[in-house]
Amino acid sequence: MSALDLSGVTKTYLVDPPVEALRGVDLTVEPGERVAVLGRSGAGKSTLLNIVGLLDEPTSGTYLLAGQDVSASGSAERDRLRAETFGFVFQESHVLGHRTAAQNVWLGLMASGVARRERDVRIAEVLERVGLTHRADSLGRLLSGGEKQRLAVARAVVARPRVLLADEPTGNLDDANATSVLDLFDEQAAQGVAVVVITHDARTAQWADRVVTLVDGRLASVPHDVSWLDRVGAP
Ligand SMILES: Nc1ncnc2c1ncn2[C@@H]1O[C@H](COP(=O)(O)OP(=O)(O)OP(=O)(O)O)[C@@H](O)[C@H]1O
Repeated sequence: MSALDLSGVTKTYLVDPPVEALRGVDLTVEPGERVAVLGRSGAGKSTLLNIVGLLDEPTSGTYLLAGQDVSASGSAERDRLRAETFGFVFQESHVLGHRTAAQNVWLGLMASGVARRERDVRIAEVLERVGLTHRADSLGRLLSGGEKQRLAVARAVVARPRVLLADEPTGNLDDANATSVLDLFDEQAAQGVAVVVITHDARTAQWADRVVTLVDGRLASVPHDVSWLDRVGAP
């Protein structure tokens, strides 16, 4: 069963004049697949990520999440499915500076219903996996940019999501730190997590199993080489 299956998804923002941000998107992502979404500014990438992550609703179309039709789910059901299914990583890590690394990871478990005694074990495990065991008690604001982003990945995966959604996760990182974030995504994909990454970064596009590009709210698969990046207007 596919992790995600969007069919004919549209999104029109009802402003004046209305904005057709997505105009009939078909996208299927399998468990363990790594998909990069590219497209110029305003093409609809964030809109698509918000709809996939149940942060926003499509105007029309069908969305199957692990085979379940969520197109018309109510908000309580969407909240439950979002917490159960997705981990999110953003360009700005959104690490809380006045909380320790361990407390930041704990935030990723809050909505998951994991028993209290299992929490500490999970937090320790995931901090070790991202190489931050020695920083567990350090305040978020004292971490380096690369450490913060690894911590953001830890927080996103601690509840064992089935789908990892990332918006420019390597945008602020140097090569070495970007590579370690992509390595962490690889580990997740190897465990069957579907990974969908919005990126402008050629290296991240090359890392993906599949690259799709949004052009004016429509999705197209593109050849798996990045020489076309200039042609679609990526910076
Ligand atoms: N809440 C909103 N209300 C009205 N229009 C919106 C809203 N959010 C996005 N848009 C418009 O929808 C279109 C798609 O926006 P979106 O943020 O999805 O693009 P993007 O590809 O993520 O761009 P960027 O790379 O600049 O972040 C744009 O024209 C944008 O101005």
